[in-house]
Amino acid sequence: MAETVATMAAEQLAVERAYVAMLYDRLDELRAEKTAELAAVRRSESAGNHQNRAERDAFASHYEDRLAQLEAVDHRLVFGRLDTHEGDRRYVGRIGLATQDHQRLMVDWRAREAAAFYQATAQNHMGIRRRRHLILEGRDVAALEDDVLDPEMLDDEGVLHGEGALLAALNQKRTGRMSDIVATIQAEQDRIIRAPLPGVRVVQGGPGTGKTAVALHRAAYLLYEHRERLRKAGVLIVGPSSSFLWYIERVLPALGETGVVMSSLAELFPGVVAVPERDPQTAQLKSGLDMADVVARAVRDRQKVPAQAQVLRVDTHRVTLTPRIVKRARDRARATGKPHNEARNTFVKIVLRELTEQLGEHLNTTSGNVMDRSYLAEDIRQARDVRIALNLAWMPLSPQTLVDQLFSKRHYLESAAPHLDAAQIEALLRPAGSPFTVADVPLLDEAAELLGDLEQAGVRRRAESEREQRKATDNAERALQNMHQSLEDVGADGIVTASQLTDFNAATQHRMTAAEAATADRTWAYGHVVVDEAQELSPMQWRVLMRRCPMKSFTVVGDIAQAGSATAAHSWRDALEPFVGERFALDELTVNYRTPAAIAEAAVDVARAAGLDISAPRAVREGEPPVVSRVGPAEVVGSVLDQVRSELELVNGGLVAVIVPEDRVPEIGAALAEEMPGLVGAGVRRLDRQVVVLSAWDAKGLEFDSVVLLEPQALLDEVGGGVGNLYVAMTRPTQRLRIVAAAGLPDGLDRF
Ligand SMILES: Nc1ncnc2c1ncn2[C@@H]1O[C@H](COP(=O)(O)OP(=O)(O)OP(=O)(O)O)[C@@H](O)[C@H]1O
Repeated sequence: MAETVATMAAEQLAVERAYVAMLYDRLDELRAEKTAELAAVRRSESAGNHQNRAERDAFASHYEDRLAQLEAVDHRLVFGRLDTHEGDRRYVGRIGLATQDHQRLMVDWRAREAAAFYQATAQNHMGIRRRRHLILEGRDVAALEDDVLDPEMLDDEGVLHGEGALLAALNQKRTGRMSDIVATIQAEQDRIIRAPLPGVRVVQGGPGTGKTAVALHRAAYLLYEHRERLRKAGVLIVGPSSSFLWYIERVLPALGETGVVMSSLAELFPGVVAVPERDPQTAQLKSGLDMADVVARAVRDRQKVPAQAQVLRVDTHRVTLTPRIVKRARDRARATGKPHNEARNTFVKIVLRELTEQLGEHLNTTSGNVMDRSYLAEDIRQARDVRIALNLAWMPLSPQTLVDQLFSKRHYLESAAPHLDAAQIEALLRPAGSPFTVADVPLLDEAAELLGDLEQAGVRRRAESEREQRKATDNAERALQNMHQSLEDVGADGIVTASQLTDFNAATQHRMTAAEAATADRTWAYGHVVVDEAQELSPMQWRVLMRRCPMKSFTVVGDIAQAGSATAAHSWRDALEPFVGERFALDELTVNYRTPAAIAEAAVDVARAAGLDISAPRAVREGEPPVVSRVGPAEVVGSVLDQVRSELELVNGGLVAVIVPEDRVPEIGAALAEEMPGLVGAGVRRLDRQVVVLSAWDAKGLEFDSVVLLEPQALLDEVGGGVGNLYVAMTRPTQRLRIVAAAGLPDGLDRF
């Protein structure tokens, strides 16, 4: 009988191998087709009239996208098969595939026909008899695993048994990059992934419950299901740091989706890459919605009525700018409701008109001449005194200048923030020209809203682009000579002017994808926004994100218990209520796929001992409890080194993270790098090194095979007694946790 099962298994494996080989053949065929089509379009690209070129451009970019998608889905192209009660057989994979004559070969995992692969159970079989997992190695099928959803089939000797596809996926060594979970999405995750597009959906879940994975697969699902709408408007994914974005950036391309915009909180304002806000008090002060009023007052303070009348020279004449004139112009300009820089046009127009009037009357009485108003207006406009007075009263401002001056000039800050006391003002003040911090980003955004376009900058940009255009036309003139030959080659008539060529080059060089255009444009309205580690966001940061998606279509994932910043929310309701009231759906994920139970339980104990009221997710794996080494202060570095060495051996090619208090990252990083040259990375984008040294904040959202954690008490103290950072650090390992402590141990850890 055992032999029969083995024979059946071998037969089944052979069947699947043949099918999978055929799918890969089809994939290769499609790639070859698209490559040829793209080459043909490129060959003909430089010829024809403007419209033809635009069409060819569109084709080229379509073929490029499709080719990129076909290239990206090679790894585990197919992973499932559904056998229906009707005898239908359906393969499920990363994309949909069909034969040349449109016979379906494989269903896209996001299609409705594939949903049963994730959702069918023995109780609710959804018309499915058997679900088969295909576990691939390269392009070959390594193993099969069947879930029988029809009790009658349980006796069927042809049913295969193998290691669970899920456990196989979970036991893979970490690579420093997140991979997709498309082959093993669980039912509670799938329900969230396929939830409708509109509205705000919050996914709360403990560490390792797959929130990030779910958020990314949901983005891919929404792009598939609402392609037309979301392709144009785009999807924005916001994460806590650029190292986190680097960690997740390969997931969507592997799901066949490119062109999603990713941004950390530090990069949300185009043109500014903000540094961390080190002081929790300063961060706190900048985080509340009252800051929107502070920025609004700061802008209004820059619309000033002088205390006294000013005499201004216009050639040999004098005009007087009275407070009354300025006030009237200011009120009228404000009444337009336009942003500061745009309303300035109204202000300037009114003041110039009043002064022109004055000058006209003055000349009329002194010389009896009635002057042409347009000449007078020009004289007034050109006068240096007038220009200075106008700027003093209503200066055109960039958001960067406004925020820089707000925090570097005491009188601006005191006037704009009358509710703050002297110590708070002191905490906010800093030298002019200081780098912008993450907490400044929402203030810059607020300022940009209230200031509007800086016209001067617009003028400068236009002048620059005209200069560029002239240069490009000169180049094009020279290039034309060479072009004629290639135009003939593609059968074009060769009548192309230099400026057409310039246009064409500009169009191809700057053929921005929606994603690129969106990244550069602060006012871009996204179709959907995904926010990861959302528990960290301050009210002002939420305000920016709400502005980025006026339709308020959000997927928000996070864990309130992991909050590590001074400005984090205490509940989802607190975080979202100011923007959407009660109108958000809350889902919960309850299974921990990452951290072994023994480690997860220790982390929960520590969190509870620190007063955090949390429910622990159920862990899928057992594992060993953490091991704590108490050492003297002088032995700390040596002990960390020893632990890292032994962990490296134990995880055998996997990744070890050394999570240390923030101020010790450089010291420990350097000590390890010296002992283990070439193996150690520190900070952003070094997550694929075998050993990574980082702070708990930077470890947020990441995972490693083993973690060596230094001074848990210091991590606890890092956020003013909050346990979030320590809880995060303890829940990063997929296998092992080692703790080194010279200082005391937090409650809950002393039993190890
Ligand atoms: N259905 C699944 N199949 C396979 N692996 C999964 C599944 N769900 C989650 N995982 C894995 O579990 C790990 C944790 O997932 P993820 O990082 O998304 O969790 P998280 O909830 O965002 O964690 P944290 O809050 O700690 O950042 C990842 O390695 C992920 O690939």
